[in-house]
Amino acid sequence: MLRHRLYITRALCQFMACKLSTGLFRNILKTKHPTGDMWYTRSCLQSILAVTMAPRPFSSSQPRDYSLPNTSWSSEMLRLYEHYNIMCEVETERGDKIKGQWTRLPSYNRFLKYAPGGQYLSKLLLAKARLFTRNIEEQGAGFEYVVFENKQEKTCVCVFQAGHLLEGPPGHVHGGAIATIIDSVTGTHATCHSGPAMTANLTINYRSPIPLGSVVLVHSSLDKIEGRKIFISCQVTSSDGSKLHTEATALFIRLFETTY
Ligand SMILES: CCCCCCCC(=O)SCCNC(=O)CCNC(=O)[C@H](O)C(C)(C)COP(=O)(O)OP(=O)(O)OC[C@H]1O[C@@H](n2cnc3c(N)ncnc32)[C@H](O)[C@@H]1OP(=O)(O)O
Repeated sequence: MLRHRLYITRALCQFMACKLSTGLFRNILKTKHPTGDMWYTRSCLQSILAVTMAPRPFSSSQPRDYSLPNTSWSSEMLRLYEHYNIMCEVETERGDKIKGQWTRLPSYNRFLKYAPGGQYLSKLLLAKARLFTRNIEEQGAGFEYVVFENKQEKTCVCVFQAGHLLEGPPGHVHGGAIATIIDSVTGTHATCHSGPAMTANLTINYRSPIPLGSVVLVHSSLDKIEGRKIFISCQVTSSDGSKLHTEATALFIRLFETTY
């Protein structure tokens, strides 16, 4: 009990130091936890979500970044990774390296653990919880992917290699796995652009099946923002762009008034 109190105090101190948003501390309402008799205030829940999902610097511990190449990546996956990664940094005439138009987004199996204050909160909140797309231990068996963001063009592109555990129709990727990667990429895009947001609507048209083990591109474009609503469209294409596999539109609702 004492240790838990210590975790909460340390986490809250770190969180306060992060100075996320003044709006977070408004709206103190009590919400009952659905699975037990633990009580949170709504502002506390919002704070936890903000810490979890906000795109900000990580703690000094070295988490495994799942968006970096591993031995399961095919040559096509590596080629596309390099294609976008090289555009994350450009060389000036003087030979200095500066940031390019694209940014590679790191990816962890539990975001909460590596956010400020999160290492303590993660011991209290469903400690075994892991991000759905990053919870298969065997490299190459599930979702292998990396997301790059182009802030200027308001787009993201994900290079995605579907492993053998994602089978739906024989030899092809399960529709739910395709929906998952679309939700993850567009959700990451919405969150990077506007701060913590949740999927309110996802509409998908499956145009042609994706062969298992193949590498595809998931393109996400921010169409418009209306108040807290973020509208995103998405296409999944073959790696050379010649074949359309899936089209989707997504609506995300920003959780806070403050933008990042
Ligand atoms: C790092 C990895 C990233 C992974 C990203 C993964 C993202 C996810 O999968 S999230 C999980 C799935 N989503 C959920 O569980 C969300 C469940 N729904 C909710 O919690 C709530 O309905 C939520 C937060 C979306 C919206 O609730 P709330 O904040 O009360 O907003 P609310 O006031 O109802 O609506 C705000 C506006 O959005 C509109 N809206 C809300 N939902 C919808 C909808 N489904 N369709 C159309 N419009 C909608 C409302 O009409 C309203 O519009 P206006 O401002 O014009 O009147």
